[in-house]
Amino acid sequence: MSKLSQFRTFGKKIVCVGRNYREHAAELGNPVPSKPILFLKPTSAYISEGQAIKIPQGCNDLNHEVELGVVIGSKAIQVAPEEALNYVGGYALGLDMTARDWQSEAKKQGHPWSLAKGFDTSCPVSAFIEKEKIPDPNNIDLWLKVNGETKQAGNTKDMIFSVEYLVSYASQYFTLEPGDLLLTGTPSGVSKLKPGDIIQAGLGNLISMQFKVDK
Ligand SMILES: O=C([O-])CC(=O)C(=O)O
Ligand SMILES: [Mg+2]
Repeated sequence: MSKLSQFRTFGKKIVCVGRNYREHAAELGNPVPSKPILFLKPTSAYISEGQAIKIPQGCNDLNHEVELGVVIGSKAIQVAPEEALNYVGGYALGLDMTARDWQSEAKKQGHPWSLAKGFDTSCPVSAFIEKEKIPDPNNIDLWLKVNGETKQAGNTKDMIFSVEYLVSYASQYFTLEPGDLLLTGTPSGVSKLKPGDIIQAGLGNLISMQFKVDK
């Protein structure tokens, strides 16, 4: 079994971090958080290259969010930040696809983001990236283009909370298990997609991936 299919088969949850980059918090008019904002996606949201991102029925503002994904390598329960990288098995590039109109409505009503963030196809991921290929996960470029035009170009050094801090923080509340994916938040530049759009995204010069947006 390849490492990638392992992470699909065994990954029991997708833990996501919201507003981990100042400029993205600002572009949506949100305050900078003083502690990580966590939410979950179901694993039914996963797709890989060759599958299309589907705009969910009734969504009028589907956005892309490119994010560094951390793949958990061993069971982590209440680990300290200094130890946290020992529990990381590798990385992946992920897209936190977001129904922004549904999320705005949920925010107004004080409702959860589950539908806005967890619909089918809302978690496109790259192949698994070996841990050794990213010696410093807190300093790597990530970018996203729509139809060839750059929309997001960031670096994980601008994250408010580091990978170590996030793994440690999440592990205080959720037992992190091998194959779980932690999406670390998106830099600025999110934008609205339409059917037929082609998304390309990459992590440093390690990996790139492409997804089509469909109705
Ligand atoms: O929807 C949002 O803006 C929160 C989020 O996922 C992010 O910052 O990556
Ligand atoms: Mg996100």
